[in-house]
Amino acid sequence: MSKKGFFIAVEGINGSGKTSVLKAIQSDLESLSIPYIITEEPRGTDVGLALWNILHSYKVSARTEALIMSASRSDHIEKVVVPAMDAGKHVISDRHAASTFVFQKSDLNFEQWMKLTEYATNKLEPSRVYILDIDPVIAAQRSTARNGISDKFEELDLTFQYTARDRYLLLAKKSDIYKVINAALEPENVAKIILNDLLNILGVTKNS
Ligand SMILES: Nc1ncnc2c1ncn2[C@@H]1O[C@H](COP(=O)(O)OP(=O)(O)O)[C@@H](O)[C@H]1O
Ligand SMILES: Cc1cn([C@H]2C[C@H](O)[C@@H](COP(=O)(O)OP(=O)(O)O)O2)c(=O)[nH]c1=O
Repeated sequence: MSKKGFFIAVEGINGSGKTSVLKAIQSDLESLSIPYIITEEPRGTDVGLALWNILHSYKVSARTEALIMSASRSDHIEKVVVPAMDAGKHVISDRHAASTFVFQKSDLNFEQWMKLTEYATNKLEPSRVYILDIDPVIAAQRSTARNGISDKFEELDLTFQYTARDRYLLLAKKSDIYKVINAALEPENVAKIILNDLLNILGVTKNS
C-alpha cells in the first residue's frame, strides 16, 4: 500500500508572508522530488469560493461567519486534502482552522473551536501548523505596498490585528503541532527555517 501524504498548514495575519514563503519553498520541494500540492482556505474549492462571495455579499455575525468558514473547510478537506493525501502527496495549505479561531472570534472559545473543527475536518489534524508571527504594523505596511488596496477581510483595524496575533500565540501554547516562526526575518531565512522543519517531518534528508 502506498504511503499517505502529510497535511501541513501555514498561518499568520494578513501580510505576514504566507504566500511568499510557500512560493519560496516550492523549488526545493521539486528538486528533492517531493510529491506535494499547495492549496488554500477559504477559497480552495468552488464551494469555498462561492461561500467567500456570500461573505462579501451579506453582513453576518461572527458565529455565522465561523460556520460558513467551517463549511468551506469541510469541502476543502473532502475534495482536496484527503484525495491528495490518499494519492501519497503532501498537502500544504495557506490557512486552515486556526484562522477561524483567530478571526471569527466574538464568542468562540478554545473548546467550542475544537468541536467545530473536529466536525468540519472529520478529525483530520495537520502534522504541523507554522504560525508566521509579526508585528501587525509591519504586516500592514507590507500588504499596502503589495496591493495598494485591501479587501473586506484586510480592512480590519490594527487593534483587531493585534488581537489576532495574540490569538495565534495563545493557540500555539495549546499543542506541539504549532510552530511559531519569526516572520520579520529576511524572506530567505523564514523559508529556510520552514523548509528544514518540513523536511524533518517528512523524513527527507537534504544532501547539501
Ligand atoms: N520576510 C519578508 N520580509 C519582507 N517582506 C516580505 C517578507 N515576506 C513577504 N514580504 C512581502 O510582504 C508582502 C505580503 O506578503 P505575502 O506573502 O503576500 O503575505 P500573506 O500571504 O501572508 O498575506 C509581499 O509584498 C511580500 O513580497
Ligand atoms: C480560512 C479563514 C480565512 N479568514 C480570512 C483571513 C483573511 O483575511 C482572508 C483570506 O484572504 P486572503 O486574501 O487569502 O488573505 P491572506 O493573503 O492574508 O491569506 O480570510 C477567516 O477570517 N477565517 C478563516 O477561517
